[in-house]
Amino acid sequence: MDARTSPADAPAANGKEAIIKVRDIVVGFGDRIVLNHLDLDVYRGEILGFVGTSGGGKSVLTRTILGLVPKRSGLVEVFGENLDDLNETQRSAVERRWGVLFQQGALFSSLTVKQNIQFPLRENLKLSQGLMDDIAFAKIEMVGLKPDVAEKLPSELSGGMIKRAALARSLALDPEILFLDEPTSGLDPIGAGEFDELIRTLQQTLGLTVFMVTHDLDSLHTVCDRIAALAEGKVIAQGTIETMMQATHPWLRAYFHGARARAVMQGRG
Ligand SMILES: Nc1ncnc2c1ncn2[C@@H]1O[C@H](COP(=O)(O)OP(=O)(O)OP(=O)(O)O)[C@@H](O)[C@H]1O
Repeated sequence: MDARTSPADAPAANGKEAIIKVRDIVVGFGDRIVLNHLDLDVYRGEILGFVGTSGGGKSVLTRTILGLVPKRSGLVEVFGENLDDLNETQRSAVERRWGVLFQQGALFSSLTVKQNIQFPLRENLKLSQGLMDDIAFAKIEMVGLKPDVAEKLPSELSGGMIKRAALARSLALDPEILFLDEPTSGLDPIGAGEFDELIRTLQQTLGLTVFMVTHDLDSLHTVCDRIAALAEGKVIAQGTIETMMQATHPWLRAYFHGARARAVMQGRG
């Protein structure tokens, strides 16, 4: 590489467009360095599964990309924009192009599902109530919920329905990128499998790019195009599930070949 060219300027080696580029970021809290000169690309149109040691910094990386955690150094580029260079208006415009489904605190408990989905619409756009209702019902249908869920409060829904409603809200502004933090945690295996299927369908029909933090080996096998693994503050391996299965790092071997992994593989026949 030309010495004057930063890694972020270089085209991806595989010719794909990196919709998210993370370069050399350092993030820490007090004396503890969590992300230590980490690099990562997420390519347009893929579902990237992000795995790693417990407490290793998967959520911290997600929150750093979203600008919710400050970094000490390094670069985060999304849609070709260095997020540090943006003023407030430009930043809001970028934020409207991504949707986020956090593990906890997914929905406002005092608002109905419809009101929850309309919340980002109200915050960002000036639309008539009729149009907002149409959008809310379209999103409810998109995530496989029945229309009568619209008027329900989160407390009236099952765990799986809450996840779907939260997903509907994260899709409210028709994002290009979806960030999912452990989307299937707390769901039974059937519910988790159905949710994975939904993510795959949405990704294909809407052309989404999905960045998914997960511990779920089933999800990694069934929906992820590529996997990146975090340990010791860095991405230690990335590639297809087959690549990860062949990786030699002790944590990866334990994760992809341990008892849980064997059970998943057996279940897959
Ligand atoms: N705001 C914060 N202040 C101080 N420490 C933090 C903060 N946020 C995260 N950490 C620490 O950073 C480390 C990484 O946390 P993070 O939640 O990203 O891990 P994770 O990989 O998502 O873990 P898990 O798989 O268990 O959810 C942890 O040691 C956590 O305690």
